[in-house]
Amino acid sequence: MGQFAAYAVSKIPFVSRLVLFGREGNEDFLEGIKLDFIDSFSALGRDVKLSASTNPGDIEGSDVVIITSGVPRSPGQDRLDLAKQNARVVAYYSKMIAGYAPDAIIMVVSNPVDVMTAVALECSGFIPSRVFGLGTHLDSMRLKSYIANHFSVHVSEVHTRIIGEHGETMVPLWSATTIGGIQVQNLPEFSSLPKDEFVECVKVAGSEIINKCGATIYGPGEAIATIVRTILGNENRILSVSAYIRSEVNDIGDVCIGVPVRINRKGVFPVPIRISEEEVSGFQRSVDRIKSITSEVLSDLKSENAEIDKKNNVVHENDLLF
Ligand SMILES: NC(=O)C1=CN([C@@H]2O[C@H](COP(=O)(O)OP(=O)(O)OC[C@H]3O[C@@H](n4cnc5c(N)ncnc54)[C@H](O)[C@@H]3O)[C@@H](O)[C@H]2O)C=CC1
Ligand SMILES: O=C([O-])CC(=O)C(=O)O
Repeated sequence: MGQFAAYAVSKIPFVSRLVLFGREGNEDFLEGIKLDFIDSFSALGRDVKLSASTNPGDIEGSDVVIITSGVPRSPGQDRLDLAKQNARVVAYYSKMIAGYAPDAIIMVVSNPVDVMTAVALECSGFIPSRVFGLGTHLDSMRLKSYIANHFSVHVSEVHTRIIGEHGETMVPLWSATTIGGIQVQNLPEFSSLPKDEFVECVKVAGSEIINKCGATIYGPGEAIATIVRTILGNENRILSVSAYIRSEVNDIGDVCIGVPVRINRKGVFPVPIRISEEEVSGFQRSVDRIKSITSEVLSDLKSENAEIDKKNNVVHENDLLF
């Protein structure tokens, strides 16, 4: 998925420099991807300064760094099952980014993305507006396509939003869903819209694709590129990503979770909202679930690092990666 995401990002007109960064041992693989990208740029008439690297120094000066490293889930696994394993990877790279690209904005994709966003925030030491995760943006895009298909309208006529966990407890905001600018509840067809079925389909969309072809690639890749374009183009679009909220959703907060944010070159800024009672109770459930796993993961990371420090008096790359 990281490979396709990089390709989708490389096609954004604002992108003039791109570093394909990977871990040591992958030099040939990265160089091969780079050469293939260059062939395609020639065909497209694109002029992007491209490098393939395993040297952290090469990310210096980056505006945006996207973390896609980590294990994906296997059929039958929940995204949350990956938390402990991927936390170490995301922690390591977040510290690396803070050291080499201290002015960057970090986008986390690795799952479970809400928990990994909190890990990146903690380990980079960046301010919350400069660390976010792909969150429920992809889920919102999935729901949008089901609704557009149901009403036989172009996807651009549908605006909708899912907030909360990128996972089982996600919350659709029907109150924020419009078709051609008309609130969906005001359409006569609303009562027959298979809402629960749609939300169930969004929840299982990732696992269905993984079961059938091994990985989700094009959906997340394009979703990532949309967000990068929004940042670099300073577009101030409002998209649903995983961000740290203090109390922006009905006074609920102190967690990284999918919420509507305004996105521009400075980063992501949660939009304070008030949602219905039913939506609040769903969102609270999502927040409770993410908060409890986040605090477990962060406390494990802290004690592991303290152990490593005690043993070696220094943190080695391999201790954190494997
Ligand atoms: N938030 C979202 O909507 C989505 C999240 N994901 C997540 O992104 C992650 C990557 O997924 P895929 O690209 O499908 O997996 P993949 O297996 O194709 O790629 C994972 C990459 O991470 C690297 N990696 C694995 N362990 C590492 C370690 N210990 N240290 C450094 N690098 C390591 C691998 O070398 C590989 O390049 C997974 O956690 C997956 O669940 C994937 C799709 C969508
Ligand atoms: O389902 C997965 O594991 C990958 C992912 O997050 C998605 O495509 O939504």
